[in-house]
Amino acid sequence: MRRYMRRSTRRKLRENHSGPMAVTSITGFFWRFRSEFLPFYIALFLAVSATVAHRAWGAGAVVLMTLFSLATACVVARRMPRRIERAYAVTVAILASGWWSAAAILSPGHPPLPTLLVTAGTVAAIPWWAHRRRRERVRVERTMQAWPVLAENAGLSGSRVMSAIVDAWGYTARVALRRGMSARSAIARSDEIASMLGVRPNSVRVTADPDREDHVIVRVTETDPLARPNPWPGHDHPATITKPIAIGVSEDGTAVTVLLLRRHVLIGGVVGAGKSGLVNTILAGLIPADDVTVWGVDLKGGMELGPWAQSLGRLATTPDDALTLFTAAWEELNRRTREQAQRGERTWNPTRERPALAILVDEFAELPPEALDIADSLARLGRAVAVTLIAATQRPTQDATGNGAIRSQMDVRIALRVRERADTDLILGAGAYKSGWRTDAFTLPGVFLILDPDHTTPTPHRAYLLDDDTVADITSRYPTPPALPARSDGPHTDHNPDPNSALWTALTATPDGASVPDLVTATGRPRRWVYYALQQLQEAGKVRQAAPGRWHATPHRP
Ligand SMILES: Nc1ncnc2c1ncn2[C@@H]1O[C@H](COP(=O)(O)OP(=O)(O)OP(=O)(O)O)[C@@H](O)[C@H]1O
Repeated sequence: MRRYMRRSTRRKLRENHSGPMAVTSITGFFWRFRSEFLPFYIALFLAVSATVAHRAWGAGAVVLMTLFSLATACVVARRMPRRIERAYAVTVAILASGWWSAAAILSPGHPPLPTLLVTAGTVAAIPWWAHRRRRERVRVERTMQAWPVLAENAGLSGSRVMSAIVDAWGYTARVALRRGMSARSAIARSDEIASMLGVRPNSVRVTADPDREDHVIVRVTETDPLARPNPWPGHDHPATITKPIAIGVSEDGTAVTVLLLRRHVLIGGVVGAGKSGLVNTILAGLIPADDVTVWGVDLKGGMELGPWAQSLGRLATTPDDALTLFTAAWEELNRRTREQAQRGERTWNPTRERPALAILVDEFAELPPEALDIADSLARLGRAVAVTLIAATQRPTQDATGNGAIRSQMDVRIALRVRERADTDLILGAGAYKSGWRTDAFTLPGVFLILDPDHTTPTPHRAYLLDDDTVADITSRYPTPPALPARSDGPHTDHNPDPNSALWTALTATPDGASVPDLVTATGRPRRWVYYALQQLQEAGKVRQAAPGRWHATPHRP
């Protein structure tokens, strides 16, 4: 491709220049390879300017000029992004200005100045020639220059590159299309563009320019930044559902986050695309938060969510259990709605005492129809009372999502690898594929596109990967207490290892009740655990607040 580009550029030069052919070609050659020849140009400039200064200036003017040039070079070097680049620029500036001042005072031909210029110049030029990003930038520049010629072969004749930015993983170009050509038709030609640029398959992404219909953004990824799995980095402090949680990394290495409060999530992808991995990542973000209770439905018999059981408020692993869970969720939603009405509030703001409820369903399509009906109602009415539905499925067909009614309620759409193009539209919405949201060419598990109010461009991300030890660590640190104490009135012992018994003993020990810090000490569990246990016991009518901040067991337990 490069040879072809060179030929076409030369042809263009011949067409565009009317001067003598030889002069034009030579000038073109030195201009074309200006980046490679830069060290020679600088050496030539130093020699010529030192000759002029030697003849015209006194020593004082030379020293002043040297100091001024050195200071300017240092200011420019400070802007360079990497430390090593800054050090290189300053070293070259010191060498060049030192040589120049000596040459301007003594004369450039004074031995050993010519030898010094050649040897020091060559040594200093080696890092420049070898610099990977410089070479990359030059290569991209040449590709962009050749674009108008190459584009004809990709059916984009008349298009031209407005700007290009090179980064560590590839480059992004803004391309102006010929008048009358739509962004959509250029997006449909991304495979032809990849062929025209001679890059590997699926490494070109074309998206619409949000500002102009006749412009597109072409992203070429030469080194895949998502190729390596990314371990889960740990949760934010303090974890909360009211803020976006990190679920993976983006192409540019930054974390991709998603807000789950008052939103429902649809995750779709073929077998092995990484749905369960993504569900795990979401769980890892939610479980440590004390303002959300998480329920799980895993119709693979608990294979995926089983390891989280200790931290889930409820876990259903059979269709019957799932129906019971959804029925309980529906009752909870109605209870919340009544409570909201009594309080005269429009939205439920999650706190430790009044947590949000997130229901995660792995293999949503396997839910029994009755549960799907309830899920539909939860999706429609859940937002105001902070009930979030997170559904993962292999193919969100009309049937699998309750005739598509639930799907239309999903605010966050996450598409992993799909088998057919139409599946991308099923997950992300009609027309997504044609607008450049394509996941059928993804090959790595965990790579996804996300579409929600905060993510509106089809940038690939890769979900964090959690290993079993991390899951075990999270669940042991953030266990959810069972609804009722295991031994409601067990005898008090100083060495009682059961936190439920310890909690109950502390609640019944004195008529004044116990404070939350007392209960934390008695159980050895975090505040979140204690609050959650108190909430469950209160709902079961087993405890009441004896005074503000003090809790006591109700006199007559059932
Ligand atoms: N984010 C990720 N990074 C790296 N590897 C991953 C990631 N997510 C999943 N994988 C790997 O891909 C494999 C399949 O992942 P996972 O079980 O999550 O897929 P799935 O879509 O849930 O499949 P199924 O539909 O069979 O449940 C796993 O063995 C896992 O090691």
